[in-house]
Amino acid sequence: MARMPFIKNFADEDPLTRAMAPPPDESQEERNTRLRREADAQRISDEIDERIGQDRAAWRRNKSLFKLLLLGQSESGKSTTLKNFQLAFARRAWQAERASWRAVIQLNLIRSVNTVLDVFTDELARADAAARSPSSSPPFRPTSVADRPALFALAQPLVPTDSAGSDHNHSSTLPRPRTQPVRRAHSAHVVPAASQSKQSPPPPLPFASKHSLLKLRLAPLRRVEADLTRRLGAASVDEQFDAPEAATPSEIGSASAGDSDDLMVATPFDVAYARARRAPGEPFVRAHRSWRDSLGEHSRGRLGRRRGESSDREMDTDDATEVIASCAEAIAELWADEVVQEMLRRRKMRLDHGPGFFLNDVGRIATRGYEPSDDDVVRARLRTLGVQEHHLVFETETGSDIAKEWIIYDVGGSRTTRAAWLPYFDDANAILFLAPISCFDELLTEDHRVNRLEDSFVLWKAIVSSKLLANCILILFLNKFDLLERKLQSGVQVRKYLPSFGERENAAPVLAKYLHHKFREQMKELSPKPRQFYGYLTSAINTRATAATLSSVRDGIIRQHLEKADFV
Ligand SMILES: Nc1nc2c(ncn2[C@@H]2O[C@H](COP(=O)(O)OP(=O)(O)OP(=O)(O)O)[C@@H](O)[C@H]2O)c(=O)[nH]1
Ligand SMILES: [Mg+2]
Repeated sequence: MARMPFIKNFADEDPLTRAMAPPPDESQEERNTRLRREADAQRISDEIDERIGQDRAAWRRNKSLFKLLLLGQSESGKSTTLKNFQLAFARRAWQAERASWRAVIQLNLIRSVNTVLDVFTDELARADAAARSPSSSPPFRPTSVADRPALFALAQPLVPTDSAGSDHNHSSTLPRPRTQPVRRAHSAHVVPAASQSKQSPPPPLPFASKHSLLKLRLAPLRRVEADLTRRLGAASVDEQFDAPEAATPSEIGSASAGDSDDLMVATPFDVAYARARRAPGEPFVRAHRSWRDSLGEHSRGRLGRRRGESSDREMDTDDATEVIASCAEAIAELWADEVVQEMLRRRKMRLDHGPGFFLNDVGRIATRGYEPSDDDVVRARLRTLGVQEHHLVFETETGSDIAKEWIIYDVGGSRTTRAAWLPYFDDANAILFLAPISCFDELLTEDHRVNRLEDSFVLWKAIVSSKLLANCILILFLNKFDLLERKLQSGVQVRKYLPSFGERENAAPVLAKYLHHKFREQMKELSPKPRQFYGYLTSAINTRATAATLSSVRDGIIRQHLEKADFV
């Protein structure tokens, strides 16, 4: 092996050079290895530099991109509006994502089936007990039903006060002022049988053996529900009031876990509130893992497991589809059954008014080759955890630079996740606020003491009065107009829940106009600077109408943004 000559020069005096110099007796082979190692190290270092450069460029680009924040309480329709944005302006990206919604829609469908089965089981138990001891029918205890995620919690009507029927004392307040006694919510979407009527009880429901058989045929869906829930993660489980989920630090920014009571305020993103609670230097987490990550991780976990390793093996997506498809007929029979429908009517359960309702589409969805349609994805329900950042690259040319790419932030709207909103206020250019107007008679899922309309209104007031958002363009969507129409047509009286509505006609357009006026007045009164009011009446599941609204919203935003830029 030839030895390289070792040449000593004055650089040998420098300790750094000495430390980095090759060994004096380095062989040719050792030299080659060293040079290869150094080249590898250089390549890695260059890659890191390039990545840092790209990150910096992305950060600079993001900083100059237009940022839209979707705000509003949980189930107000923020994610649905985001889907409408993607559907209207970024169809290719939308189509690429559509298939991943299949598991969510399947879970939504199965939840409805299992909810019906829970009520059914409860009814059978009651009928059994009544048959054994006809004189003392047991009190209604919908334990298993109450444990299920709520579709919506119903508020008790307000007891009319002296001012009921007159609007005079309620010019700026919407539902119940906070000082009024707390109204009890009924569990989930169920009205206790005992409270439904003071008249003689209706005849018992004529259940037959075919109903018990149906229950048996549908039993495998329990496991599918548990498995899909596990696979989709926390986003697929609604918060419960009775056992509020302790928010984790990654979900709610700086707030610590276990402080859920403290977080049960409408506006924990308030600057003063956040400052008081936030330890110096403690960072907010700016984004939460998406449910798609857990879906991917889960399948990786499954693939990593050895075949037959556990008898309690989790189902894969195809197993779940197979079970659902094999239950399709039984699901359709259950939903079409007259007795079951009467049972739901007696319990005042309006499953079809709740989110993620797919029982009318069983024939299409409970099949082996099911592919979600655009409408299915828009109607699917999965709650947002934390704050999700979405890049919307407009596929249609609009002629304006700011309308090429936007960042849209979709936030979790429940009270326990609102603390995470604040860091996004700094550089938001526009806020689209969603207020569902069909929910004047409902209570928050996460806090059954609070009327949903009241919560929306309190949130709106905090947003419009925020100094941090004083330069932000504000747009209001009075959403779920379709549900409002259906609700009022079914006979629900607005003034029972909203005395300030007075003797106005009990019609959806009248209530919409009334609320539009209230929201606008609050903005005029509370905005730190005068700003224009943009209020729209929307039904976000109507994609065609929403696309038209979003086009005009986008044009309005661009115009206002450019005007502001000119002004500055
Ligand atoms: N009928 C009807 N349903 C709607 C409308 N807007 C949204 N929904 C449904 O309501 C459910 C909840 O909507 P989301 O968009 O998930 O609500 P969100 O505001 O993102 O809720 P969080 O993520 O919990 O904050 C979904 O199943 C939607 O399909 C509407 O205008 N009409
Ligand atoms: Mg959402």
